[in-house]
Amino acid sequence: MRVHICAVGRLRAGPEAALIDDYLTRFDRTGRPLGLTWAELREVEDKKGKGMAGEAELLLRAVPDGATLVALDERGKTLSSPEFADQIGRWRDDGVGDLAFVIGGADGLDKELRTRADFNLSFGRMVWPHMLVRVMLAEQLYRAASILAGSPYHRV
Ligand SMILES: C[S@@+](CC[C@H](N)C(=O)[O-])C[C@H]1O[C@@H](n2cnc3c(N)ncnc32)[C@H](O)[C@@H]1O
Repeated sequence: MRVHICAVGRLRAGPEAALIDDYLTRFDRTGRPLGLTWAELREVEDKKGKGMAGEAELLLRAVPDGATLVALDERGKTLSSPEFADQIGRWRDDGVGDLAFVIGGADGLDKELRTRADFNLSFGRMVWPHMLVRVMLAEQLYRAASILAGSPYHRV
């Protein structure tokens, strides 16, 4: 199963980018033997000023055809890290080829995209800045792969 992140906004080089790169590299290294591979992070930017609807259009174009779509949204479902790992494992075992996580911009994700998503994932009821959510998602992907691999990174 190939894992993708499609996100609004351009992340410049800096601490967040370094953290994301580190966690995704570790995710790929740990996940590959388990059938989980890191594909790519695709960034979109609405230059036509069409707002969330324009961003949603660009995000859906960035998501691979046929991918299982996970929308990151504070109104979504919260999971524990082991539950997230189990869910990743289930998608893989169900034969999902591409799993795409979508992160909105400053205004959030268009309702139509959130409704269309196969899963709405929440990192708690508070609203986090979208660049930080990229870091948190990258870390939770690495954590999920570690849990599935039975490695000691995640403490029960
Ligand atoms: C600044 S937030 C968007 C604004 C937020 N929707 C609002 O209404 O204030 C940017 C993006 O980060 C992600 N995000 C922020 N907080 C989150 C949370 N608690 N759980 C999951 N995703 C979150 C979502 O993808 C959101 O679209």
